[in-house]
Amino acid sequence: MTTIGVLALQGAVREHIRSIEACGASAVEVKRKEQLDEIDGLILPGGESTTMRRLIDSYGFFTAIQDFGKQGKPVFGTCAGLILMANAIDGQDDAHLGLMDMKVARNAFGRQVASFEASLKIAHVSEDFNAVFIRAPYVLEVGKSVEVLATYQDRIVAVRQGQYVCTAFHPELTDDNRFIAYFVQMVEESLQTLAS
Ligand SMILES: NC(=O)CC[C@H](N)C(=O)O
Repeated sequence: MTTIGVLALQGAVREHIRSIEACGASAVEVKRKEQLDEIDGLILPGGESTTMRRLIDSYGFFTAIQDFGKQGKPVFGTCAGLILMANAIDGQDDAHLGLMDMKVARNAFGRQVASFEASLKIAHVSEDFNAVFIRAPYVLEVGKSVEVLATYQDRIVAVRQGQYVCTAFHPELTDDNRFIAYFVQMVEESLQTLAS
């Protein structure tokens, strides 16, 4: 069975576990870097990117996650996870994991509008996805090899680059599992490619 791990250092972990299981895959909370060897895809959940980065460093996950991706294994970042995956962050000298060729802005919808929901058209996924945004970032710029999957008010809120995908919103917080199903499918396809 396809096994998907959720980085369980901080943030919205349980909701992802529930969504993965609802899509028929097996889900594990990843707390030690050795567990990366036992999973086929990884989700970096929402939470607080600076806190999560500190924990990634102290538990030795930094290069382990980068190596996981370099093997061609899919990684999905939601919200804070999107910030962790970018190779540039607006107003900061350093990025975090730098897996994707994009520049992101944190808390970019303004602090007054802390959270909101919107119906989104998402390429390959849905014409009417009910997306939940919480102190969300968005993507300011993308490189040539990055596909924009969704925008909201002309701002980029979902992108894919090969085995990497991320959303500024939280697809795990509703019963609409279509985005998680899209990631599960990416993982299944990568297993076929890696096996051939
Ligand atoms: N819901 C979220 O994950 C918010 C992300 C948070 N604003 C950050 O910068 O990490």
